[in-house]
Amino acid sequence: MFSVESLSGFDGLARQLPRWTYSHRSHERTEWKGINQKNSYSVMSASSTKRVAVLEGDGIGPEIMSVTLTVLEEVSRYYDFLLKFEKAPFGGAAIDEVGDPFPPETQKLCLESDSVLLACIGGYKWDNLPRKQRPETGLLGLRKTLQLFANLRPAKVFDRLMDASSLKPEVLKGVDLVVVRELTGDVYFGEPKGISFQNSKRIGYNNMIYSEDEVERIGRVAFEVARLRNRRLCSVDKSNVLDVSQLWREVIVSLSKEYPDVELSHMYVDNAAMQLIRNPRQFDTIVTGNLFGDILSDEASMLVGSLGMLPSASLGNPNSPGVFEPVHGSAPDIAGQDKANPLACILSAAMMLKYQFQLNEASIAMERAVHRVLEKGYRTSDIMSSGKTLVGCKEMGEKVLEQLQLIQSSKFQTAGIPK
Ligand SMILES: NC(=O)c1ccc[n+]([C@@H]2O[C@H](COP(=O)([O-])OP(=O)(O)OC[C@H]3O[C@@H](n4cnc5c(N)ncnc54)[C@H](O)[C@@H]3O)[C@@H](O)[C@H]2O)c1
Ligand SMILES: CC(C)[C@H](C(=O)O)[C@@H](O)C(=O)O
Ligand SMILES: [Mg+2]
Repeated sequence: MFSVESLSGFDGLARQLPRWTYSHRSHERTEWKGINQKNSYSVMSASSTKRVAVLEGDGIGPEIMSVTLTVLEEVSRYYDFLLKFEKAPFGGAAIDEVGDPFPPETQKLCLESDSVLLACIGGYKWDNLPRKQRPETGLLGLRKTLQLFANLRPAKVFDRLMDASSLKPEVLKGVDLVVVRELTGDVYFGEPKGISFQNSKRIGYNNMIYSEDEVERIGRVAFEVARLRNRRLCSVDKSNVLDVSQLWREVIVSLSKEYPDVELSHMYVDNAAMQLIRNPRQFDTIVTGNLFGDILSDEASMLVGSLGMLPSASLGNPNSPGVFEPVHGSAPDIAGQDKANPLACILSAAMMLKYQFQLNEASIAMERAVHRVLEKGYRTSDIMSSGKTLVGCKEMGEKVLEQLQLIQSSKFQTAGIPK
Protein backbone atom coordinates (compact mmCIF):
# COMPACT_ATOMS: atom_id res chain seq x y z
CA MET A 1 0.00 0.00 0.00
CA PHE A 2 1.19 3.52 -0.65
CA SER A 3 1.38 5.97 2.18
CA VAL A 4 0.77 9.68 2.08
CA GLU A 5 4.53 10.15 2.45
CA SER A 6 5.12 8.31 -0.78
CA LEU A 7 2.79 10.75 -2.51
CA SER A 8 4.99 13.62 -1.47
CA GLY A 9 7.65 12.22 -3.79
CA PHE A 10 5.44 13.47 -6.58
CA ASP A 11 6.73 17.03 -6.16
CA GLY A 12 10.05 16.02 -7.61
CA LEU A 13 8.42 14.15 -10.45
CA ALA A 14 6.25 17.15 -11.22
CA ARG A 15 9.35 19.28 -11.45
CA GLN A 16 10.66 16.97 -14.14
CA LEU A 17 7.46 16.82 -16.15
CA PRO A 18 7.31 20.28 -17.74
CA ARG A 19 10.49 19.86 -19.69
CA TRP A 20 9.44 16.60 -21.20
CA THR A 21 5.79 17.18 -21.93
CA TYR A 22 6.59 20.51 -23.46
CA SER A 23 8.85 18.92 -25.99
CA HIS A 24 6.43 16.20 -26.95
CA ARG A 25 3.58 18.60 -27.45
CA SER A 26 5.32 21.19 -29.51
CA HIS A 27 6.76 21.49 -32.94
CA GLU A 28 10.50 21.46 -33.03
CA ARG A 29 10.99 25.17 -33.57
CA THR A 30 8.86 26.17 -30.61
CA GLU A 31 10.67 23.65 -28.42
CA TRP A 32 13.91 25.46 -28.99
CA LYS A 33 12.26 28.79 -28.52
CA GLY A 34 10.63 27.74 -25.29
CA ILE A 35 13.77 26.36 -23.79
CA ASN A 36 15.80 29.27 -25.03
CA GLN A 37 13.38 31.80 -23.58
CA LYS A 38 13.62 30.17 -20.19
CA ASN A 39 17.37 30.14 -20.60
CA SER A 40 17.41 26.67 -19.12
CA TYR A 41 20.10 24.88 -21.06
CA SER A 42 21.61 22.33 -18.79
CA VAL A 43 25.08 21.12 -19.50
CA MET A 44 26.47 18.62 -17.11
CA SER A 45 30.10 19.21 -16.25
CA ALA A 46 32.52 16.45 -16.98
CA SER A 47 33.12 16.03 -13.26
CA SER A 48 29.54 14.91 -12.64
CA THR A 49 29.60 11.57 -14.40
CA LYS A 50 26.22 9.86 -14.29
CA ARG A 51 25.98 6.14 -13.85
CA VAL A 52 23.57 4.42 -16.20
CA ALA A 53 22.66 0.78 -15.62
CA VAL A 54 22.31 -0.79 -19.05
CA LEU A 55 20.01 -3.80 -19.36
CA GLU A 56 20.18 -5.22 -22.85
CA GLY A 57 17.88 -8.13 -22.08
CA ASP A 58 16.85 -10.53 -24.79
CA GLY A 59 15.95 -10.98 -28.46
CA ILE A 60 16.60 -7.74 -30.35
CA GLY A 61 17.71 -6.11 -27.05
CA PRO A 62 21.50 -6.30 -27.59
CA GLU A 63 21.16 -5.03 -31.20
CA ILE A 64 19.06 -1.94 -30.42
CA MET A 65 21.01 -1.18 -27.24
CA SER A 66 24.36 -1.28 -29.01
CA VAL A 67 23.12 1.30 -31.54
CA THR A 68 21.56 3.43 -28.78
CA LEU A 69 24.75 3.53 -26.71
CA THR A 70 26.74 4.66 -29.74
CA VAL A 71 24.28 7.49 -30.29
CA LEU A 72 24.40 8.46 -26.61
CA GLU A 73 28.20 8.47 -26.64
CA GLU A 74 28.23 10.76 -29.63
CA VAL A 75 25.69 13.12 -28.17
CA SER A 76 27.57 13.26 -24.87
CA ARG A 77 30.72 14.38 -26.73
CA TYR A 78 28.84 17.17 -28.45
CA TYR A 79 27.02 18.36 -25.37
CA ASP A 80 29.84 17.89 -22.89
CA PHE A 81 28.54 15.43 -20.35
CA LEU A 82 29.71 12.03 -19.21
CA LEU A 83 27.64 8.91 -18.85
CA LYS A 84 29.12 5.76 -17.41
CA PHE A 85 27.38 2.71 -18.86
CA GLU A 86 27.38 -0.42 -16.71
CA LYS A 87 25.82 -3.52 -18.21
CA ALA A 88 24.09 -6.16 -16.11
CA PRO A 89 22.26 -9.39 -16.92
CA PHE A 90 18.48 -9.11 -16.96
CA GLY A 91 15.52 -11.15 -18.18
CA GLY A 92 16.15 -14.38 -20.08
CA ALA A 93 19.86 -13.63 -20.40
CA ALA A 94 20.10 -13.48 -16.60
CA ILE A 95 18.12 -16.70 -16.23
CA ASP A 96 20.64 -18.40 -18.49
CA GLU A 97 23.56 -16.87 -16.63
CA VAL A 98 22.52 -17.15 -12.99
CA GLY A 99 19.03 -18.68 -12.93
CA ASP A 100 17.24 -15.48 -11.90
CA PRO A 101 15.65 -12.85 -14.24
CA PHE A 102 16.51 -9.98 -11.88
CA PRO A 103 19.54 -11.15 -9.93
CA PRO A 104 20.66 -9.38 -6.74
CA GLU A 105 23.75 -7.87 -8.46
CA THR A 106 21.55 -6.33 -11.13
CA GLN A 107 19.16 -5.01 -8.46
CA LYS A 108 22.07 -3.47 -6.60
CA LEU A 109 23.45 -1.85 -9.73
CA CYS A 110 20.04 -0.39 -10.66
CA LEU A 111 19.47 0.99 -7.17
CA GLU A 112 22.91 2.57 -7.07
CA SER A 113 22.75 4.04 -10.57
CA ASP A 114 21.43 7.43 -11.56
CA SER A 115 19.25 5.94 -14.26
CA VAL A 116 18.38 2.67 -15.96
CA LEU A 117 18.25 2.12 -19.71
CA LEU A 118 16.46 -1.05 -20.69
CA ALA A 119 16.01 -2.62 -24.12
CA CYS A 120 13.56 -5.52 -23.81
CA ILE A 121 13.18 -8.99 -22.35
CA GLY A 122 11.47 -12.30 -23.05
CA GLY A 123 11.43 -15.05 -25.64
CA TYR A 124 10.08 -18.48 -26.52
CA LYS A 125 12.96 -20.17 -24.75
CA TRP A 126 11.74 -19.10 -21.31
CA ASP A 127 7.97 -19.26 -21.93
CA ASN A 128 7.42 -22.50 -20.09
CA LEU A 129 9.42 -21.78 -16.96
CA PRO A 130 7.60 -21.39 -13.64
CA ARG A 131 6.29 -17.81 -13.34
CA LYS A 132 8.88 -16.74 -10.78
CA GLN A 133 11.67 -17.58 -13.16
CA ARG A 134 10.22 -15.90 -16.23
CA PRO A 135 11.89 -12.84 -17.81
CA GLU A 136 8.63 -10.86 -17.42
CA THR A 137 8.73 -11.43 -13.65
CA GLY A 138 12.16 -9.79 -13.65
CA LEU A 139 10.72 -6.74 -15.40
CA LEU A 140 7.85 -6.46 -12.90
CA GLY A 141 10.41 -6.84 -10.10
CA LEU A 142 12.47 -3.98 -11.51
CA ARG A 143 9.42 -1.69 -11.67
CA LYS A 144 8.36 -2.61 -8.14
CA THR A 145 11.84 -2.34 -6.65
CA LEU A 146 12.31 1.16 -8.05
CA GLN A 147 8.65 2.10 -7.31
CA LEU A 148 8.08 3.23 -10.87
CA PHE A 149 4.39 3.93 -10.64
CA ALA A 150 4.09 6.30 -13.62
CA ASN A 151 4.74 5.04 -17.11
CA LEU A 152 4.56 7.73 -19.76
CA ARG A 153 4.07 6.46 -23.28
CA PRO A 154 3.87 9.24 -25.85
CA ALA A 155 2.51 8.52 -29.32
CA LYS A 156 3.12 11.39 -31.69
CA VAL A 157 2.58 10.85 -35.38
CA PHE A 158 5.50 11.87 -37.58
CA ASP A 159 4.13 13.32 -40.81
CA ARG A 160 6.79 11.49 -42.81
CA LEU A 161 5.78 8.17 -41.34
CA MET A 162 2.05 8.23 -41.96
CA ASP A 163 2.34 5.72 -44.78
CA ALA A 164 3.77 3.17 -42.32
CA SER A 165 0.48 2.99 -40.46
CA SER A 166 -2.43 0.86 -41.57
CA LEU A 167 -4.75 3.82 -40.94
CA LYS A 168 -5.62 6.65 -43.32
CA PRO A 169 -3.48 9.83 -43.25
CA GLU A 170 -6.56 12.00 -42.59
CA VAL A 171 -7.19 10.03 -39.40
CA LEU A 172 -3.55 10.26 -38.30
CA LYS A 173 -2.56 13.82 -39.12
CA GLY A 174 -1.78 15.81 -36.00
CA VAL A 175 -2.16 12.92 -33.55
CA ASP A 176 -0.15 13.69 -30.43
CA LEU A 177 -1.19 11.89 -27.30
CA VAL A 178 0.36 10.40 -24.21
CA VAL A 179 -0.80 7.38 -22.26
CA VAL A 180 -0.11 7.77 -18.55
CA ARG A 181 -0.14 4.16 -17.44
CA GLU A 182 -0.14 3.19 -13.76
CA LEU A 183 2.70 0.68 -13.45
CA THR A 184 2.94 -0.91 -10.01
CA GLY A 185 -0.63 -1.97 -9.21
CA ASP A 186 -3.66 -3.60 -10.81
CA VAL A 187 -4.05 -7.21 -11.82
CA TYR A 188 -0.27 -7.37 -12.35
CA PHE A 189 0.42 -7.33 -8.62
CA GLY A 190 -2.92 -8.03 -6.86
CA GLU A 191 -3.03 -10.89 -4.36
CA PRO A 192 -4.12 -13.62 -4.18
CA LYS A 193 -3.14 -14.94 -7.56
CA GLY A 194 -2.28 -18.31 -8.94
CA ILE A 195 -3.62 -21.58 -10.27
CA SER A 196 -5.22 -24.01 -7.84
CA PHE A 197 -7.85 -26.71 -7.67
CA GLN A 198 -11.57 -26.27 -7.12
CA ASN A 199 -13.77 -29.33 -7.25
CA SER A 200 -10.83 -31.19 -8.74
CA LYS A 201 -10.72 -28.74 -11.65
CA ARG A 202 -7.99 -26.13 -12.02
CA ILE A 203 -8.85 -22.46 -11.67
CA GLY A 204 -6.60 -19.53 -12.47
CA TYR A 205 -7.01 -16.14 -10.83
CA ASN A 206 -5.49 -12.70 -10.51
CA ASN A 207 -6.84 -9.72 -8.63
CA MET A 208 -7.42 -6.27 -10.01
CA ILE A 209 -6.77 -4.09 -6.98
CA TYR A 210 -6.21 -0.36 -6.63
CA SER A 211 -6.04 1.62 -3.41
CA GLU A 212 -7.27 5.21 -3.29
CA ASP A 213 -3.71 6.38 -2.73
CA GLU A 214 -2.44 4.60 -5.80
CA VAL A 215 -5.16 6.10 -8.00
CA GLU A 216 -4.64 9.56 -6.55
CA ARG A 217 -0.90 9.33 -7.09
CA ILE A 218 -1.12 8.41 -10.79
CA GLY A 219 -4.08 10.79 -11.20
CA ARG A 220 -1.94 13.72 -10.04
CA VAL A 221 0.78 12.86 -12.51
CA ALA A 222 -1.80 12.68 -15.29
CA PHE A 223 -3.43 16.01 -14.40
CA GLU A 224 0.00 17.66 -14.28
CA VAL A 225 0.93 16.15 -17.65
CA ALA A 226 -2.39 17.28 -19.14
CA ARG A 227 -1.86 20.77 -17.73
CA LEU A 228 1.40 21.02 -19.63
CA ARG A 229 -0.17 19.79 -22.84
CA ASN A 230 -3.64 20.69 -24.13
CA ARG A 231 -5.39 20.45 -20.76
CA ARG A 232 -7.57 17.53 -21.75
CA LEU A 233 -7.49 14.38 -19.69
CA CYS A 234 -9.41 11.22 -20.50
CA SER A 235 -9.57 8.64 -17.74
CA VAL A 236 -10.10 5.15 -19.11
CA ASP A 237 -11.72 2.51 -16.94
CA LYS A 238 -14.35 -0.21 -16.89
CA SER A 239 -16.51 1.26 -14.14
CA ASN A 240 -19.74 -0.04 -15.71
CA VAL A 241 -18.66 -3.52 -14.60
CA LEU A 242 -15.70 -3.44 -12.21
CA ASP A 243 -15.76 -2.20 -8.61
CA VAL A 244 -12.06 -1.38 -8.80
CA SER A 245 -12.83 0.91 -11.75
CA GLN A 246 -15.70 2.54 -9.85
CA LEU A 247 -13.24 3.50 -7.13
CA TRP A 248 -10.77 4.64 -9.79
CA ARG A 249 -13.38 6.97 -11.32
CA GLU A 250 -14.52 8.35 -7.94
CA VAL A 251 -10.94 9.23 -6.99
CA ILE A 252 -10.20 10.85 -10.36
CA VAL A 253 -13.43 12.90 -10.19
CA SER A 254 -12.63 14.07 -6.69
CA LEU A 255 -9.05 14.96 -7.69
CA SER A 256 -10.32 16.95 -10.66
CA LYS A 257 -11.56 19.66 -8.26
CA GLU A 258 -7.91 20.61 -7.75
CA TYR A 259 -7.45 20.93 -11.51
CA PRO A 260 -10.37 23.06 -12.72
CA ASP A 261 -8.30 24.16 -15.71
CA VAL A 262 -8.09 20.59 -17.03
CA GLU A 263 -11.08 19.24 -18.95
CA LEU A 264 -11.74 15.75 -17.60
CA SER A 265 -13.64 13.07 -19.49
CA HIS A 266 -14.17 9.38 -18.85
CA MET A 267 -14.32 6.49 -21.26
CA TYR A 268 -14.86 2.78 -20.90
CA VAL A 269 -11.83 0.85 -22.07
CA ASP A 270 -13.66 -1.08 -24.79
CA ASN A 271 -14.91 2.17 -26.31
CA ALA A 272 -11.44 3.76 -25.89
CA ALA A 273 -9.88 0.92 -27.88
CA MET A 274 -12.30 1.69 -30.70
CA GLN A 275 -12.05 5.50 -30.45
CA LEU A 276 -8.24 5.34 -30.66
CA ILE A 277 -8.63 3.95 -34.16
CA ARG A 278 -11.76 5.89 -35.16
CA ASN A 279 -10.61 9.36 -34.16
CA PRO A 280 -7.29 9.39 -32.27
CA ARG A 281 -7.00 13.20 -32.46
CA GLN A 282 -9.71 13.51 -29.81
CA PHE A 283 -7.15 12.36 -27.21
CA ASP A 284 -4.54 14.49 -25.52
CA THR A 285 -3.64 12.79 -22.23
CA ILE A 286 -5.02 9.39 -21.28
CA VAL A 287 -4.73 8.06 -17.75
CA THR A 288 -5.45 4.43 -17.06
CA GLY A 289 -4.52 1.36 -15.05
CA ASN A 290 -1.68 -1.03 -15.64
CA LEU A 291 -3.43 -3.61 -17.83
CA PHE A 292 -5.56 -1.24 -19.89
CA GLY A 293 -2.52 1.00 -20.37
CA ASP A 294 -0.43 -1.89 -21.59
CA ILE A 295 -2.98 -2.79 -24.25
CA LEU A 296 -3.92 0.74 -25.32
CA SER A 297 -0.30 1.82 -25.72
CA ASP A 298 0.49 -1.07 -28.08
CA GLU A 299 -2.61 -0.06 -30.01
CA ALA A 300 -1.44 3.57 -30.06
CA SER A 301 1.88 2.47 -31.56
CA MET A 302 0.09 1.67 -34.79
CA LEU A 303 -0.98 5.31 -35.04
CA VAL A 304 2.72 6.16 -35.23
CA GLY A 305 3.41 3.25 -37.57
CA SER A 306 5.19 0.61 -35.52
CA LEU A 307 5.89 -0.64 -32.02
CA GLY A 308 9.50 0.00 -32.98
CA MET A 309 8.83 3.76 -32.76
CA LEU A 310 7.33 4.09 -29.26
CA PRO A 311 9.57 5.13 -26.35
CA SER A 312 8.62 5.27 -22.69
CA ALA A 313 9.71 6.61 -19.33
CA SER A 314 8.88 4.86 -16.08
CA LEU A 315 9.15 7.28 -13.20
CA GLY A 316 8.55 7.18 -9.49
CA ASN A 317 10.34 8.58 -6.52
CA PRO A 318 12.58 11.35 -7.85
CA ASN A 319 15.38 10.15 -5.61
CA SER A 320 15.40 6.79 -7.35
CA PRO A 321 16.48 6.14 -10.90
CA GLY A 322 13.81 6.01 -13.59
CA VAL A 323 13.73 3.27 -16.20
CA PHE A 324 13.71 4.30 -19.85
CA GLU A 325 12.61 1.57 -22.22
CA PRO A 326 10.85 1.10 -25.53
CA VAL A 327 7.21 -0.01 -25.35
CA HIS A 328 7.92 -3.08 -27.49
CA GLY A 329 9.14 -6.50 -26.50
CA SER A 330 12.08 -8.62 -27.56
CA ALA A 331 10.67 -9.34 -31.05
CA PRO A 332 12.03 -12.90 -31.15
CA ASP A 333 10.75 -13.30 -34.73
CA ILE A 334 13.41 -10.87 -36.02
CA ALA A 335 16.11 -11.21 -33.35
CA GLY A 336 19.71 -11.53 -34.53
CA GLN A 337 18.89 -10.50 -38.12
CA ASP A 338 19.81 -6.80 -37.99
CA LYS A 339 16.18 -6.00 -38.84
CA ALA A 340 15.05 -4.35 -35.61
CA ASN A 341 14.07 -0.71 -35.49
CA PRO A 342 16.29 0.96 -32.88
CA LEU A 343 14.41 4.29 -32.90
CA ALA A 344 12.12 3.53 -29.92
CA CYS A 345 15.20 2.70 -27.87
CA ILE A 346 17.04 5.81 -29.07
CA LEU A 347 14.00 7.96 -28.27
CA SER A 348 13.78 6.34 -24.82
CA ALA A 349 17.41 7.34 -24.25
CA ALA A 350 16.46 10.88 -25.31
CA MET A 351 13.71 10.82 -22.70
CA MET A 352 16.30 9.75 -20.13
CA LEU A 353 18.50 12.74 -20.94
CA LYS A 354 15.56 15.09 -20.57
CA TYR A 355 13.81 13.61 -17.56
CA GLN A 356 16.54 12.15 -15.49
CA PHE A 357 19.40 14.49 -16.26
CA GLN A 358 17.66 17.64 -17.54
CA LEU A 359 19.96 17.61 -20.58
CA ASN A 360 17.31 19.20 -22.73
CA GLU A 361 19.47 20.41 -25.55
CA ALA A 362 21.10 17.02 -26.06
CA SER A 363 17.76 15.26 -25.82
CA ILE A 364 16.16 17.49 -28.42
CA ALA A 365 19.15 17.00 -30.72
CA MET A 366 18.57 13.23 -30.53
CA GLU A 367 14.86 13.59 -31.28
CA ARG A 368 15.65 15.95 -34.14
CA ALA A 369 18.20 13.56 -35.60
CA VAL A 370 15.54 10.83 -35.62
CA HIS A 371 13.06 13.15 -37.37
CA ARG A 372 15.62 14.02 -39.99
CA VAL A 373 16.53 10.41 -40.71
CA LEU A 374 12.85 9.73 -41.34
CA GLU A 375 12.60 12.84 -43.50
CA LYS A 376 15.49 11.54 -45.58
CA GLY A 377 13.46 8.38 -46.21
CA TYR A 378 15.46 5.76 -44.29
CA ARG A 379 13.29 2.94 -42.97
CA THR A 380 13.74 -0.33 -41.14
CA SER A 381 11.45 -3.07 -42.45
CA ASP A 382 8.70 -2.49 -39.85
CA ILE A 383 8.09 1.05 -41.20
CA MET A 384 9.11 0.46 -44.82
CA SER A 385 6.95 1.72 -47.68
CA SER A 386 7.44 2.23 -51.39
CA GLY A 387 9.98 4.79 -52.51
CA LYS A 388 11.87 4.67 -49.21
CA THR A 389 15.33 3.27 -48.49
CA LEU A 390 15.44 0.05 -46.50
CA VAL A 391 18.14 -0.07 -43.81
CA GLY A 392 19.01 -2.49 -41.04
CA CYS A 393 19.29 -1.77 -37.35
CA LYS A 394 22.99 -0.84 -37.47
CA GLU A 395 22.65 1.35 -40.54
CA MET A 396 19.70 3.16 -39.01
CA GLY A 397 21.99 3.97 -36.07
CA GLU A 398 24.65 5.26 -38.46
CA LYS A 399 22.08 7.50 -40.14
CA VAL A 400 21.09 8.96 -36.78
CA LEU A 401 24.77 9.60 -36.00
CA GLU A 402 25.20 11.37 -39.35
CA GLN A 403 22.26 13.65 -38.61
CA LEU A 404 23.59 14.37 -35.12
CA GLN A 405 26.88 15.43 -36.65
CA LEU A 406 25.06 17.73 -39.08
CA ILE A 407 23.02 19.23 -36.26
CA GLN A 408 26.20 19.80 -34.31
CA SER A 409 28.01 21.49 -37.16
CA SER A 410 25.03 23.73 -37.98
CA LYS A 411 24.96 24.65 -34.30
CA PHE A 412 28.50 25.96 -34.54
CA GLN A 413 27.75 27.80 -37.75
CA THR A 414 24.74 29.59 -36.30
CA ALA A 415 26.44 30.00 -32.92
CA GLY A 416 23.57 28.55 -31.06
CA ILE A 417 20.38 26.89 -32.09
CA PRO A 418 20.26 24.49 -35.02
CA LYS A 419 17.41 25.17 -37.40
N1 LIG B 1 9.17 -4.31 -22.04
C1 LIG B 1 9.50 -5.51 -22.51
O1 LIG B 1 10.63 -5.93 -22.41
C2 LIG B 1 8.45 -6.32 -23.21
C3 LIG B 1 7.32 -5.73 -23.78
C4 LIG B 1 6.41 -6.52 -24.46
C5 LIG B 1 6.65 -7.88 -24.62
N2 LIG B 1 7.75 -8.42 -24.04
C6 LIG B 1 8.11 -9.83 -24.26
O2 LIG B 1 8.64 -9.94 -25.59
C7 LIG B 1 8.39 -11.24 -26.11
C8 LIG B 1 7.72 -11.15 -27.47
O3 LIG B 1 6.43 -10.59 -27.31
P1 LIG B 1 5.49 -10.14 -28.50
O4 LIG B 1 5.91 -10.82 -29.74
O5 LIG B 1 4.10 -10.26 -28.04
O6 LIG B 1 5.75 -8.55 -28.63
P2 LIG B 1 6.93 -7.75 -29.32
O7 LIG B 1 6.72 -6.33 -28.98
O8 LIG B 1 8.23 -8.34 -28.99
O9 LIG B 1 6.71 -7.96 -30.89
C9 LIG B 1 5.46 -7.75 -31.52
C10 LIG B 1 5.68 -7.53 -33.03
O10 LIG B 1 6.29 -6.25 -33.22
C11 LIG B 1 7.53 -6.39 -33.87
N3 LIG B 1 8.49 -5.47 -33.23
C12 LIG B 1 8.60 -5.18 -31.91
N4 LIG B 1 9.60 -4.34 -31.70
C13 LIG B 1 10.15 -4.08 -32.88
C14 LIG B 1 11.24 -3.28 -33.32
N5 LIG B 1 11.97 -2.55 -32.46
N6 LIG B 1 11.54 -3.25 -34.63
C15 LIG B 1 10.81 -3.94 -35.52
N7 LIG B 1 9.77 -4.72 -35.18
C16 LIG B 1 9.45 -4.78 -33.87
C17 LIG B 1 7.97 -7.84 -33.68
O11 LIG B 1 8.83 -8.27 -34.70
C18 LIG B 1 6.63 -8.55 -33.64
O12 LIG B 1 6.21 -8.84 -34.94
C19 LIG B 1 7.53 -11.95 -25.05
O13 LIG B 1 8.38 -12.76 -24.30
C20 LIG B 1 6.97 -10.81 -24.21
O14 LIG B 1 6.66 -11.18 -22.91
C21 LIG B 1 8.66 -7.67 -23.36
C1 LIG C 1 6.52 -7.89 -20.65
C2 LIG C 1 5.39 -7.34 -19.85
C3 LIG C 1 5.59 -7.65 -18.40
C4 LIG C 1 5.23 -5.82 -20.04
C5 LIG C 1 3.96 -5.35 -19.36
O1 LIG C 1 2.91 -6.00 -19.48
O2 LIG C 1 4.01 -4.31 -18.72
C6 LIG C 1 5.20 -5.32 -21.48
O3 LIG C 1 4.10 -5.76 -22.18
C7 LIG C 1 5.29 -3.82 -21.49
O4 LIG C 1 4.42 -3.19 -22.08
O5 LIG C 1 6.26 -3.28 -20.95
MG1 LIG D 1 3.17 -4.24 -23.32
